[in-house]
Amino acid sequence: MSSSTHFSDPSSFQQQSNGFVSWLESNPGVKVNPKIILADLRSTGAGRGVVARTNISEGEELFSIPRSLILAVQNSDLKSLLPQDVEALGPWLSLMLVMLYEYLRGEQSRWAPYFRVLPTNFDTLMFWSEAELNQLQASAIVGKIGKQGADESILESIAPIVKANPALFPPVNGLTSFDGDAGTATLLELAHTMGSLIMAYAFDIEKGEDDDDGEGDDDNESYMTDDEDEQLSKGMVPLADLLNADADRNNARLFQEEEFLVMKAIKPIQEGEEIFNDYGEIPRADLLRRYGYVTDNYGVYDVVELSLKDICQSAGLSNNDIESQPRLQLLEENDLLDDGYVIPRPTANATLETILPAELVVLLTTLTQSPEEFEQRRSKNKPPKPSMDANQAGLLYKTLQSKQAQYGTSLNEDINILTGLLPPNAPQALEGSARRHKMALQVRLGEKEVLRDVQTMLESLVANGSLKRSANGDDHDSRQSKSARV
Ligand SMILES: C[S@@+](CC[C@H](N)C(=O)[O-])C[C@H]1O[C@@H](n2cnc3c(N)ncnc32)[C@H](O)[C@@H]1O
Repeated sequence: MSSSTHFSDPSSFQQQSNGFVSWLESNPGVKVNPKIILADLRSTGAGRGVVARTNISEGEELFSIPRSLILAVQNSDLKSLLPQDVEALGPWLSLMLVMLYEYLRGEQSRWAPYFRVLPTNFDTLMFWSEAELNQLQASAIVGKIGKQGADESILESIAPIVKANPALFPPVNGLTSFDGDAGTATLLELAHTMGSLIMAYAFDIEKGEDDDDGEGDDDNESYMTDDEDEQLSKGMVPLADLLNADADRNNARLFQEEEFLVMKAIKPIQEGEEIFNDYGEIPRADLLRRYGYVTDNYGVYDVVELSLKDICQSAGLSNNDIESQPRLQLLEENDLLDDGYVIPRPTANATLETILPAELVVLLTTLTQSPEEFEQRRSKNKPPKPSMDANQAGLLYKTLQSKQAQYGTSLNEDINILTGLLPPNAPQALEGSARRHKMALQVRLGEKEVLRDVQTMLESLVANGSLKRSANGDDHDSRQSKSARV
């Protein structure tokens, strides 16, 4: 959610919106349907958003942006002003460098009115203090922020270019250069601002081929750790990125055509309704990491992640070092070992078979085999057949309990804290640390609910007697309890 505090000059918010729309419409080729309006949604904590002024039909074009107007490497002069190949930096860093260049050009940049409507402060996890991150307790998301890696990439790839070209990247904040501690700190801060904008606003831009749709929402950990094989270039698409997102009310999509990117209604939209993009089925922890807000309707996508370390510990292994643990080695050699195992929130009809990842069941099976069974498998370099009998269920249950204990507070305690944060007449849009605290609570609560629900499923399986303790780990009578996901 974006509140006033996220924008550099909240007092001229409307003026900046108007300036942006005038600039946008003055660009040749831009078409904006008069049925939509760029709205001020700060009172609901959603910053700017696009709203329907009158009813809109399904399939109707909402706006169309020429590819040449996308803030992207291909459209900036920077690539011809530097000796090096900017694109070779990869999609994240090349766009970051271009955005730094265009931002530092100030009014001279073609995209100056666009920069004025983009936020300068973020609630994405990259910017949380240690105390704020502690509120996420044992959530695996804390290990996926990637701040240190991002700092290193910026210092290694962006800083040398910026420092070597002061005429293209003039220092700001009264600094005489981006050298020295103060200069480096300022550059890092600016680069993180651009990185955060890319993470929450940019689209993956397909090459000018017809017809493919494309929300720019590849889902990767941290920023700058994209799936490098995809290598789609990234771009900031004015107006398209001022749509907010909603898990249930998504009603528009960006279609990437040869010359234009076209936002179309994918459902009939009523007068006064907000127009929403879609971020896909992402857990609230990821929503917070990438976009800096959470809403309850993404709660259905919440997950809990169990680390290999925790599972090994619950199994009584002294460590999870592959070299010294033959059982892990066997899985590693068969490409079946992960650092973490994600369990989704069980839906009403879910079974353990449908929610437990296949690799997790193989790991549980491997760790609970008798030494003889394991030796047999190891001699053939074959992982065991995954099964989910009482031994594996017991190990999983123990791991879930130990994960729950790591959070520090119980589910019920969190429910009470959350209720206390929201006295009946309190404003919904909290600010600053209070807002972050509430979002962290929502995330960890969701994860604890997943833990509780999976434990309940395990308990009821045991209570139903459908889990049998098998001596050989290959109990053909307990078909019901076998994992079918392998
Ligand atoms: C693509 S931008 C959308 C435009 C943004 N509201 C603005 O004012 O610049 C994405 C950012 O908008 C906010 N956002 C998106 N969807 C939201 C929602 N449903 N509720 C509140 N904030 C939302 C988050 O801060 C997110 O990082």
